[in-house]
Amino acid sequence: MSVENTPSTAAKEAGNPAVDGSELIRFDNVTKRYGSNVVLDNLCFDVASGKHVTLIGPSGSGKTTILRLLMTLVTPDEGTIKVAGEYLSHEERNGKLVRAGEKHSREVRKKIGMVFQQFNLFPNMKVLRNITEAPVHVLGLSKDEAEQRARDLLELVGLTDHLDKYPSQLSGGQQQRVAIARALAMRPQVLLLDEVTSALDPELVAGVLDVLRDIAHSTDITMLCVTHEMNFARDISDDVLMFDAGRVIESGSPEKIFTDPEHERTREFLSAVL
Ligand SMILES: Nc1ncnc2c1ncn2[C@@H]1O[C@H](COP(=O)(O)OP(=O)(O)OP(=O)(O)O)[C@@H](O)[C@H]1O
Repeated sequence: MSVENTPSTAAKEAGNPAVDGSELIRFDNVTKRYGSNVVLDNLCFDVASGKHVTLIGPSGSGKTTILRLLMTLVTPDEGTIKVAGEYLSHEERNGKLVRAGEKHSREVRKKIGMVFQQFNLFPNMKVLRNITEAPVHVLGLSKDEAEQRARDLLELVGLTDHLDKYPSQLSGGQQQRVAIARALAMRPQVLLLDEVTSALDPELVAGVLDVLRDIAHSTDITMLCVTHEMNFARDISDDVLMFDAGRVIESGSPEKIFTDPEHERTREFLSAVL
């Protein structure tokens, strides 16, 4: 399925481009402010199911805020977000759209997995248990089922020999690969990646990116990725969204964005990071 860059109606109205298709994620006129700082400005975009979309742009342009909104770590001041057709921070009650209760948000959030810059593993649990904990306690899988799933994922991320270790006994790259397995163990429809190699020593970056490339190319999971690794973005992305000051100023295929950007701000940004 190809990504079309025809803006959705809402996106046209807001002046923001969109990724169109059978949408799994939809931002409709989302505004997020911290005090007087408008971090996301009437943002509209869609991500089609199965697509890999990378968010690029200068520091402070709002990329991480988008992922945090999807994890319901923060809520929009205006606008709505839908995941797989369901409102995230809102719910419909008696035909009206109201702020969602925690139960509703938690259910929708089960469709989403996130890998953070700082791994965030449970330090007091061995690798296997780090991965089985949520499937057992949140999804209700039996211990055996969860362990089988964890073993399969540890093979995928190349850590079969390390399942009995504590996070502190692993390198940063290995810890991040455990974090990737842990996110996938919940079988999310969407995987959010927030600068997942930024905290790693340079020699450990390639191993983590190779695992993610493999996942991108061998599964049908939808990915939304914030990264400063432009070669990685070029390899895995169906579509790249260039952010500036809380708006998508340009979107398109990686070939288009990286070799023939239209916007002056995109050219400036890429010349600084490439
Ligand atoms: N909790 C918060 N309180 C106040 N301001 C915040 C908070 N979180 C983020 N911001 C501000 O929101 C803006 C966007 O931040 P965000 O982290 O989304 O940017 P980013 O594009 O991901 O940047 P970077 O590439 O540096 O991670 C920044 O100006 C930031 O200072």
